[in-house]
Amino acid sequence: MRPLFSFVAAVLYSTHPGSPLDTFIEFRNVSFAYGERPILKNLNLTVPRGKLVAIMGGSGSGKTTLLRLISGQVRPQSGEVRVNGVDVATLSGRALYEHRRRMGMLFQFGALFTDLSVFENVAFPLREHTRLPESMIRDLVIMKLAAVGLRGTQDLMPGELSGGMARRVALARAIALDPALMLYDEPFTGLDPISLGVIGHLIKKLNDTLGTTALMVTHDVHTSLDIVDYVYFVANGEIIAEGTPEAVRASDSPWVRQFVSGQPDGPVHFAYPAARTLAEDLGFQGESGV
Ligand SMILES: Nc1ncnc2c1ncn2[C@@H]1O[C@H](COP(=O)(O)OP(=O)(O)OP(=O)(O)O)[C@@H](O)[C@H]1O
Repeated sequence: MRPLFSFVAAVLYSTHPGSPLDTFIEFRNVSFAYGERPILKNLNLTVPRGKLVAIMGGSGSGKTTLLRLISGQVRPQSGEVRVNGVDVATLSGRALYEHRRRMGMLFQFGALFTDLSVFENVAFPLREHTRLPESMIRDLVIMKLAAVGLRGTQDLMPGELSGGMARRVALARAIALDPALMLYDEPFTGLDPISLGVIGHLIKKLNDTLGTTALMVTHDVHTSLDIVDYVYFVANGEIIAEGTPEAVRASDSPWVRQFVSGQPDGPVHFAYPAARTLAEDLGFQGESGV
């Protein structure tokens, strides 16, 4: 008999061919606070199946928290986070484990295991989560490395790779189990422009060829606008703008304009909102300050 957890996982991630259900991730009126500190406020967001969607916003606006809600690391105080129709907060134990197993994650600091070869790094999730024979693990690792353009590097150690190559190996490892959902957190950080373009192109290609749904938190406006299907902008825990890359580029929203063109001041102020004026701080009583 099939164990209950694998049945749950199968239901959770079955692709419903031809189904009208085309929303893969849905945030419904989600509010979340760390302790007393509100981070997300009544937030609504959807990611259609098979699409690549970016979340952009200033530092500390709650973007990574969105990913943590999807993986079930934290739970909302109110509202629902649904993945393929299932409320993540209702999952626990084995079902939550299976939910996470079906996700690939590529994080900015998702470092490789430095004492394992490239081959063993990519094989790691296959060894952890499957009982595939060694010959099949070998073939899968070679195929995943080929998918990121790094076939032939399997015997190298992480210390022998450039930063861009290491990120590609991490990507090969993230897709080792053919995830239904990919979560990217700042996948472009610290890369030179060529490696950045390569990773961006790969993320898009993998999404298209594997039919994966993907959500990407990023500050890199230009690379992401070239590859994503849709963008949400988050500020102060709320979605303040959204649209296709074309709509974002053409937007006259001051907030979007400031973000897209990297202006230092605008709706997001350059200066911290100090309680006292500069003149007061410098002891010039009675003069107008800045
Ligand atoms: N475990 C935690 N406990 C308390 N506060 C936290 C915790 N994790 C994050 N925060 C705070 O919650 C806010 C949102 O964090 P989050 O990491 O989601 O932001 P972000 O938009 O991803 O930021 P960045 O772009 O700088 O990575 C931040 O102010 C952060 O300091």
